[in-house]
Amino acid sequence: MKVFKFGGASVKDAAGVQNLARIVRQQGMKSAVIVSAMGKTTNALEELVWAWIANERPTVDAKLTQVRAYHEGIMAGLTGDFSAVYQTLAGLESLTTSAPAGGTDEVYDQIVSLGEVLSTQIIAAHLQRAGIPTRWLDARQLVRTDVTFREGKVDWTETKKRIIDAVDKQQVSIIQGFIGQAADGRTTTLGREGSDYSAAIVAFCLNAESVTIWKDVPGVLNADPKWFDDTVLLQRITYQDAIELAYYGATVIHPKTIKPLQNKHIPLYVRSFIDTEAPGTMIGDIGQHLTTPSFIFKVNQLLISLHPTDFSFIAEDNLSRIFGRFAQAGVKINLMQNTAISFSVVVDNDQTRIKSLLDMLRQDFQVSYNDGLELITIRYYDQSTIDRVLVNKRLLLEQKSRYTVQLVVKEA
Ligand SMILES: Nc1ncnc2c1ncn2[C@@H]1O[C@H](COP(=O)(O)OP(=O)(O)O)[C@@H](O)[C@H]1O
Ligand SMILES: N[C@@H](CC(=O)OP(=O)(O)O)C(=O)O
Repeated sequence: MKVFKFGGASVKDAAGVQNLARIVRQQGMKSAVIVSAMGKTTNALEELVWAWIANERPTVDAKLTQVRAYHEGIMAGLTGDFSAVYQTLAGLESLTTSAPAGGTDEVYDQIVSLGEVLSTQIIAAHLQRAGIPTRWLDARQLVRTDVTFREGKVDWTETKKRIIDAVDKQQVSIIQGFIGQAADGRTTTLGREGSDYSAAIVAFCLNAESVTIWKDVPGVLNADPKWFDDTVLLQRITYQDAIELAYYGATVIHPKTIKPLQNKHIPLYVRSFIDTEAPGTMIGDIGQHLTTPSFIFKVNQLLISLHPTDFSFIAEDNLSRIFGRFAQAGVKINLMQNTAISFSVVVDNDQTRIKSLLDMLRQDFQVSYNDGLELITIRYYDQSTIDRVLVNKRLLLEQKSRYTVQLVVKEA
């Protein structure tokens, strides 16, 4: 059985949904199809959550109207029985008339997960009307996680049992990416951009023959084409190179996607949903690592420097305290470096998490920070590639290993 994953960009309008139907009809009539929220719906729902928590009623109403109008606009260009979609929209509107219940992250998952529910309800209805035998499955009944809201950890045993029971291999299963459910019935999400990971979870559980993620790019390139003009398609990539590129921030694949696939030797194809004849990129058990230098840019980075207030060394006890605080705040470290009594980390400057992190760190450390930075990673670098990216940049921090260099820079 094949697993397909369609992201928000691929189903941002009615034409995108029709294109999905065309691809499924041509290449995946017996596939599990994992779909993300349409277009930028997740961002809109995030804004709705923050406004709801802050009791900013006009913004909540504006976001509800925006989400409804956007999905109604897409349905207007399609055919199908969309009654389930209207029920979900009504449920969202009625939920937000009362005050939010639960912690911020729990409330977030309750609302933001609905983007994927809406998209899959529209797509399943459209495929059914188009004569494609389709079952809509609820990922909340399939993907069992712990209660780490916004970053659910998968219970693989339970998830595998549920997925095997639910998926009918003779037809198309439409399943939401990104979302799951804890044992107590509360909805969780797997982390932003987590639908690629959902596809890998389903593939792992079903021992799928392959996973294909359909993208708005020809495949995995040696840099994000939004940043670089002369990119090169990477036709074949080892699991190891793929996991390293994704880990450093090549957003074309979610970093958690690779491990479940590598563990079962399931190939991952990254292909264009625009040019569906093109082969794209194959990630799998291939002998040869990459030779082309690859560039990864992360913007809006924050460099945090910590100095123990008691002048103690940055050794095991301080390190474990620091990592504990980062884990508690849910902030991932993109790069770290230490000297005897200083520890520097580079993180995404996520406004919703950084303030509480800095408050916690200030209890034991003198904290300083520098914002508005870029983190540039080059895998398989040489000096000319470093020189190329440092034009008009001031270098604040550099870290080199045999294959990878990371540069923290500020616009000069
Ligand atoms: N190395 C890379 N190769 C190809 N695309 C990349 C790379 N790094 C970043 N990207 C970006 O990833 C985007 C596709 O991912 P994303 O927008 O998250 O898709 P989706 O919504 O389908 O999951 C591309 O439009 C491209 O800008
Ligand atoms: N909708 C979620 C999950 C996801 O993976 O989306 P996409 O496939 O469009 O990146 C998000 O935006 O985070």
